[in-house]
Amino acid sequence: MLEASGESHTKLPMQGIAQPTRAEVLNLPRVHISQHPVMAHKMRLLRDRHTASPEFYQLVKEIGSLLAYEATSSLALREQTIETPLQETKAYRLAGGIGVTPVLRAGLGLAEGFRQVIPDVQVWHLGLRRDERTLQALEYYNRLPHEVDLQVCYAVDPMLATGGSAIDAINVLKRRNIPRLSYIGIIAAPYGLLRLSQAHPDIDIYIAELDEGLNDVGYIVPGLGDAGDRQFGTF
Ligand SMILES: O=P(O)(O)OC[C@H]1O[C@H](OP(=O)(O)OP(=O)(O)O)[C@H](O)[C@@H]1O
Ligand SMILES: O=c1cc[nH]c(=O)[nH]1
Ligand SMILES: [Mg+2]
Repeated sequence: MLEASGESHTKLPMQGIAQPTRAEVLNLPRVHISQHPVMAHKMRLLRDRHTASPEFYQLVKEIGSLLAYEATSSLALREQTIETPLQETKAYRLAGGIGVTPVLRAGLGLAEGFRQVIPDVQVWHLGLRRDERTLQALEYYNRLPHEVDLQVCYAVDPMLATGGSAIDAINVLKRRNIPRLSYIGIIAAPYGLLRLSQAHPDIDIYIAELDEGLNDVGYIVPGLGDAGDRQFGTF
C-alpha cells in the first residue's frame, strides 16, 4: 500500500479531487446494493482487521455466492420435460452460457463463490493491476476465449475504488460482443460507482455495500484494506 507519509511536496493521487457523496449515488440506475441481513453479518467479519487470510478468503467466497444469487435472479429460463421417479413434469434450466470474469487477483475468491452457485459457469481470467502512483489499471493477463457463446458474463472484483479497473474490465469484455454484461463487487466508493455507471450505463452493477469515499492514496474508507493481499496473505 502506498503510504501517505512521503515528501510533503509530492501530490497524492486523489488529493484535491472532488468526490460525490453516498447520497448522490444511492439512486443511480441499474445499481443494486444488497439489503440482505446475512450479507451485513458477513461484511462485519470481512472488514475486521483481525480477520486472518484463511477466514477472509472463505468469507469472500461466501459473499461471492450471495452476490451471485442476487445478480442471477433475472436470468432467462428454458422449459424442458423431465421424469421424476413418479411421472413426467415440466422443469426449467438456465438458458444459454454464463461466464464469470475474475479480475486478478482479488476477483478469484468471488469467482469461486459464484461457481458454488452455478458450477458449469465458464471462467475467463483477466489480470489487471492498479499502479498505486497513478491509480491507472494495467492489463497483464488475458485468457478470454475468442469463440464466444455466452448469454451473459459477470466481471467480479471485490473493490470498486476509482473505477478504473472495472471500466477497463468491461471494455475488454465488450470487445467479445456478449449480449449482456454485469459487474459484481463487494465494496464500492461513490466516486468509482459513479464513474463505472457513467462509462457503462448499459450494465447492471451489484455490490454488497457502498462506502464513504476514497482516501488520498485511493483506498476505500472505511473499506477493508487491500482485498488481494488479505485473501492471499501477501502484506
Ligand atoms: O477501482 P480501482 O481504483 O481501479 O481499484 C480497484 C482495483 O484495485 C484492486 O486490485 P489491485 O490492483 O490491488 O490488484 P490485486 O487484485 O492483484 O491485489 C482491486 O481488486 C481492483 O482490481
Ligand atoms: O481499498 C481498496 C482499493 C483498491 N483495492 C483494494 O484492494 N482496496
Ligand atoms: Mg490489491
